[in-house]
Amino acid sequence: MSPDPRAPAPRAPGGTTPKIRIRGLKKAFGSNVVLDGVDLEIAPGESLVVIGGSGTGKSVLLKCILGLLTPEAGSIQVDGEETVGLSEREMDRVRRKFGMLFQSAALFDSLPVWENVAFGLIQAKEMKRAEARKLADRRLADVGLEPRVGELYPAELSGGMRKRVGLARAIATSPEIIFFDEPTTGLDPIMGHIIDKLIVKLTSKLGATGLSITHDMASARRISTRMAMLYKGRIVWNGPTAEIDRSGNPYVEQFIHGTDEGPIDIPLQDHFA
Ligand SMILES: Nc1ncnc2c1ncn2[C@@H]1O[C@H](COP(=O)(O)OP(=O)(O)OP(=O)(O)O)[C@@H](O)[C@H]1O
Repeated sequence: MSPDPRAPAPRAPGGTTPKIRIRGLKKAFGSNVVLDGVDLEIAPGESLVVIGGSGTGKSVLLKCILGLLTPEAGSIQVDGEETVGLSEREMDRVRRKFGMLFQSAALFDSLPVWENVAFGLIQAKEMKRAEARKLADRRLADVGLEPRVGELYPAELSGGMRKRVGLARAIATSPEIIFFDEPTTGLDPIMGHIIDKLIVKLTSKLGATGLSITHDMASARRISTRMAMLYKGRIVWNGPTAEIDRSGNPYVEQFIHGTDEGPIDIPLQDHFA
């Protein structure tokens, strides 16, 4: 008999419940089957990066975990609690455990930087504005920005500063789990490196669990303790970052070397030979 995907999370050898546990996750849009039975587990304090080519479903996976998309089948547990099928209100409670750095930093252009950082504190935690301002300034300092930057508007910031502000906002509520969506996209290699270092430092300072999606391998190596590769709707390899170069998995090898020769199907329109 196959195991019930909705069964309570098994205890890992150390006795800890996985922070996130995904079993048999399926998501399709019409005939486009994007996730076709994803199994994945993230232990507390771990930093997992999901790698995979464009359009393999990394963002869809993240959106399913955040409860922004409803899967057709499968289970997603957060701290052992099943979240598939929760009401919007119950899901809001679970979402309070999450912080998120979006690809575009997704700042509110009409709000000054400090209010962007303090948004979750004022809205979700109902913190008084003066107190939230002080905390926002501390978070800005954490990401290397002076308090005066708090008075600026997002349009006045460079791409690197926007990412820092996005990171300050992602950690403002001291979340237990932080999602990083393509954290280095659009940054020069040096700024990308700086953001990666901040991600590692701040996630560890909070004792948070990290889940990132990226196709930037240099960044993935820097920020992860473990990597999982998504291909054709499934996790085809999952292991410690230190072992990625000797995975012995042909999909991983092709992906990390960035060659067009190997088992990975490349959509026809991407070939212009
Ligand atoms: N809301 C949606 N409606 C219909 N199709 C969608 C929707 N969201 C995603 N898709 C499809 O799901 C597939 C996976 O998309 P997704 O954005 O998750 O890929 P990705 O791995 O994050 O890619 P990239 O690295 O390029 O951002 C694509 O074929 C996309 O067209």
